[in-house]
Amino acid sequence: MKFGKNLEEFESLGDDHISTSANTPMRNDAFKLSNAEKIDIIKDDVRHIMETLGLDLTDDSLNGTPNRVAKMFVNEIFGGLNPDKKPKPSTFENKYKYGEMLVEKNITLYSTCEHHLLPIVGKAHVAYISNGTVVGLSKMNRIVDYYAKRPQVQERLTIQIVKELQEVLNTQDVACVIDAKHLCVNSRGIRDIESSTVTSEFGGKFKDKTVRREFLDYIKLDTAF
Ligand SMILES: Nc1nc2c(ncn2[C@@H]2O[C@H](COP(=O)(O)OP(=O)(O)OP(=O)(O)O)[C@@H](O)[C@H]2O)c(=O)[nH]1
Ligand SMILES: [Zn+2]
Repeated sequence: MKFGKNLEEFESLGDDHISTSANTPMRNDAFKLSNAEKIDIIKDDVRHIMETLGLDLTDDSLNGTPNRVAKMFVNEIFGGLNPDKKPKPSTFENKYKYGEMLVEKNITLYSTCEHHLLPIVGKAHVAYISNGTVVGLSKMNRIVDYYAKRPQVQERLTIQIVKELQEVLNTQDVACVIDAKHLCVNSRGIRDIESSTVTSEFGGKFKDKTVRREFLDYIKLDTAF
């Protein structure tokens, strides 16, 4: 059973089942197939690509590749397409009345460019100012990882991280900066290994120049790695 020949017949489905530009474009039938069924179909597709390239799949080094790639797509690098995988954030009351900015910096980020399906590798830096709720530190890393495990453009990834934390923390005062290398720029095409891409999203109080400056001073952005 195959889907996707005529995308127009499907409506776009976002994380909140509302289509907005910040949501990953997905079809309504995105989760009709089980993961096992998806792996089975993708396995055949990868085999087809390899055979078309003229590779001999009876070779014992290549034989397992279609299955390996299919499992990697569904369970690993695109696993964050499935809302069931969204991290359950532990939030706590800000009993200690910590009123300053909290920054989780240098969060390792691996994602996949949706234009070329090549890796994006870099760092995400996330900050918020508590409005009475605090979130477990590791949950910020997990939220970054969840949205990174999708075919992405860096702009959308940055916005999705901020929106999710705004929801979890019940405040607009959230910011994210991502500095990442896109292998589609570094290793093919223009092949510029030195360049990296910086994106940012500043919500609420982070729109204020001084608050934004404080955040940027903490993360001292100078390299993608
Ligand atoms: N804005 C944005 N562009 C991206 C991102 N990741 C990759 N791209 C760009 O997507 C564009 C796709 O352009 P195309 O001209 O269709 O692709 P292409 O012929 O492979 O282009 P070249 O990479 O220039 O060889 C490229 O310029 C990529 O650098 C991203 O996260 N954000
Ligand atoms: Zn790309």
